[in-house]
Amino acid sequence: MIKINIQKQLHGSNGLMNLNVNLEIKQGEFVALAGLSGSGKTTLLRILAGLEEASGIIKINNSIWLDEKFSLSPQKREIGFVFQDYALFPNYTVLENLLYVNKDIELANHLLKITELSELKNRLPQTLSGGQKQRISLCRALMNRPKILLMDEPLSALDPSMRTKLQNEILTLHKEFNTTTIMVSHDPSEIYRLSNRMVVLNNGQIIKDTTPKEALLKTNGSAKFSFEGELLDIIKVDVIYVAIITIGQQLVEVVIGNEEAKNLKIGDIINVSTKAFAPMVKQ
Ligand SMILES: Nc1ncnc2c1ncn2[C@@H]1O[C@H](COP(=O)(O)OP(=O)(O)OP(=O)(O)O)[C@@H](O)[C@H]1O
Repeated sequence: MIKINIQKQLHGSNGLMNLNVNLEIKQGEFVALAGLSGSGKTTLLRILAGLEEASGIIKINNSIWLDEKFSLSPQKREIGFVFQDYALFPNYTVLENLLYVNKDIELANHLLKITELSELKNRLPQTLSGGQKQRISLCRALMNRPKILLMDEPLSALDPSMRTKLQNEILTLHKEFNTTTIMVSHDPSEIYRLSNRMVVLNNGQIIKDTTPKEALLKTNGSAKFSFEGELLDIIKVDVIYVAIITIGQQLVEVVIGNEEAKNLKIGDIINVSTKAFAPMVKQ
């Protein structure tokens, strides 16, 4: 069990902001941390890793990492950290990057195998793709069998298909190692796929702490398709108007009426829904 009850005054974009987080996380949970830019997500991870000071308490099972008189050094906190920008050692090969953390060659080879990197283990990071580098970073974070795995938007720099591939690998690793994980993410499908709990920060405070299902699904079982997207364009085709809407990575064309065409503005966030009681679902 991880107990976090920390406070820190931050300089937010609208003046001072109190980061005030009180959370209990069970062993093996996968927590997605979401919230607007500047809400304090990265700072919270850095405080957990001991990279930033804060007041309050951090307790992992029976060991105290932070209290009013003491702060355990970052090196002694058993944490794996995966950053958005990989943070690999450029002069070390893939394998050396892993062994730097811990000399357990068996574990290193096992992790490289799960993430399909075995063939690349003698290469230097700069000769690899973004997805490959992020997999190394993930493997390296697990090399010391951390008590907590912290990931700060680890997949946001990758293209959609690489993201999906890495999400699957993260799931496989989580199943095998059962590492308590906190991952910052803005991507609803990623949060839904990976996490079992979603915590949303706003202005340094937790405003939502629930299951991804509860937080992300809006239809609540009614037989309706409902998508939110951004209006990119309205095209007139003969006598009808077609709205071009981007939903996730997809472009969707929807016929709209004259009134809607007049009232909608390019850039509006709009909801597209339809009653569909027997939709066709194909592979
Ligand atoms: N050590 C610090 N002292 C004071 N203020 C800080 C400190 N570190 C960060 N801040 C401020 O706290 C606010 C929260 O920053 P943080 O990086 O935690 O937000 P975030 O939720 O991770 O945002 P993003 O999604 O854009 O990465 C920002 O306004 C930032 O400038």
